[in-house]
Amino acid sequence: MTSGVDSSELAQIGVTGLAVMGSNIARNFARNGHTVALHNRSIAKTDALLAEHGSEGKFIRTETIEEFVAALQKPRRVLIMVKAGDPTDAVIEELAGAMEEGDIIIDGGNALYTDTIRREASLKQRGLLFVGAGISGGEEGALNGPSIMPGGPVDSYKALGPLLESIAAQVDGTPCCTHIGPDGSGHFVKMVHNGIEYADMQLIGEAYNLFRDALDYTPQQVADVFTEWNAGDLESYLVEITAEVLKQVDAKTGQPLVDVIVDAAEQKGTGRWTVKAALDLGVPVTGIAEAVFARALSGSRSQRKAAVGLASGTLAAKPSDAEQFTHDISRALYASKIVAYAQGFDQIAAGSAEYDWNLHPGDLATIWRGGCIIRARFLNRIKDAYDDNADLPSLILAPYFRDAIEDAIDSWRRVVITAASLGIPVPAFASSLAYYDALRAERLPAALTQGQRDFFGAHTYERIDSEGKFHTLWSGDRSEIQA
Ligand SMILES: NC(=O)C1=CN([C@@H]2O[C@H](COP(=O)(O)OP(=O)(O)OC[C@H]3O[C@@H](n4cnc5c(N)ncnc54)[C@H](OP(=O)(O)O)[C@@H]3O)[C@@H](O)[C@H]2O)C=CC1
Ligand SMILES: O=C(CO)[C@H](O)[C@H](O)COP(=O)(O)O
Repeated sequence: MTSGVDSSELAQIGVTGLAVMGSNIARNFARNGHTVALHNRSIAKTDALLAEHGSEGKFIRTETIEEFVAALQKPRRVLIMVKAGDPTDAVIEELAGAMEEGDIIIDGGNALYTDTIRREASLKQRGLLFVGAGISGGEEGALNGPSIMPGGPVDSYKALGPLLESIAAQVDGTPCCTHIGPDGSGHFVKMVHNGIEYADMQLIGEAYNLFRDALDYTPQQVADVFTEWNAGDLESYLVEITAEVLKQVDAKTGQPLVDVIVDAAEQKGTGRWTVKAALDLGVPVTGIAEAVFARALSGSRSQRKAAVGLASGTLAAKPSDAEQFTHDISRALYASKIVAYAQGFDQIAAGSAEYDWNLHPGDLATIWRGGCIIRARFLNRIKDAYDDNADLPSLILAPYFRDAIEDAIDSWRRVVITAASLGIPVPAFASSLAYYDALRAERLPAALTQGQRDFFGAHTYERIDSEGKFHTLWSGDRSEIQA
């Protein structure tokens, strides 16, 4: 036991895994009046937390899993915040061996939702409740109020909801935490959240690239633009921190920090999972996919080095009206962002249908308004759109977003055209515009694709004027038969 510990009191919650996320969430629980049992594989992290923050609330220090479990009120509630994958399975196994029927294990890490489905089913057989909870907000959110996306059995939420809601971010008096749905739904939703996060970051990166290469702005100038944008309809956590990153000066060289960071983006995997799941569900999440591939391309460092100097073709002159182009970029960013969210919500609807989760998109927009990395002013608009029509065929069709894109469309096209004519890569801006144009097209070239498939594989096609499937006898007399 360490300072701040009341040994006579059992803990309402235990947190195991006290790295960046777990330690800050444990402090958040303690600051909100809950007694927290602490556990980490290596004791050094537990002791560091207690040494630095032990006075912030009531903590119980434990070393072994048995001690940890014994320090908890019943039904026991344990939040796991360790690395996703095998480490999470190992910790669950150890905990399950020490816990009793009716106890609750919450996995707050970025788990793959299919792993969560498997874990929930297996723990249910052992009488334990398992909750896969997506948690977003990074270090700051974990400490001051994250957005929490708990899935799992409804009964578990009865025992957990008040506890989780007490540490979540609050927007207009509403906690950014709600029961998402059964088994893997919480982690599925968090995965798509991260996919949208990837798309948003890529779009912001493309905007920065345009300022740098088309307008020759310094990082400080771009930071000033982002600061201004953050006071308008683009207001969001990612726009806000972009200005902070761009303003930062490197102490070692005196240069802007962004200019000395290696331009190879890493990824832990949630964006890739989003795209893989979208492929399986048949949902076009083109903005998210471009973002994942853009990170992969940036990381192909030897290939990129070898390709420097390849022909660019004749490049156009740079934009002469910086103010107009800045406005155009802001509208392209806004419109592309609407596409990214629309695609993410489509994926959530498809996942919900596939797994029978009965997810409510308006609830998700509500709990993403605060605490999380993708929090943004326009999530209020998304919430309103789903409040007005819970069965929107696409977010893009909600009146507010339809009008916003109509207002942005010319700027959006100018940005993509200018980027292409200057040889500046804008994969997410361009593919979002292409998605929008494809969605609104009366006819797509898919008719030709169907004809080709029928030609080489007798795969059949449907006709616009008759029911049923048809096949043309391509290698015969080319008459049509009903398949
Ligand atoms: N960092 C972030 O911004 C966010 C992270 N997440 C997710 O939250 C979880 C925690 O993230 P973060 O705080 O960054 O920490 P890390 O993902 O870096 O994980 C470190 C923690 O995992 C523990 N650990 C690793 N392997 C094992 C094992 N085999 N058995 C037991 N414990 C193990 C470590 O213990 P030890 O100290 O002994 O090594 C340490 O406590 C992850 O799933 C992450 O994806 C979610 C949202 C945001
Ligand atoms: O979940 C998160 C935020 O919501 C984590 O920060 C996540 O690790 C970010 O993903 P990546 O490392 O792939 O950029």
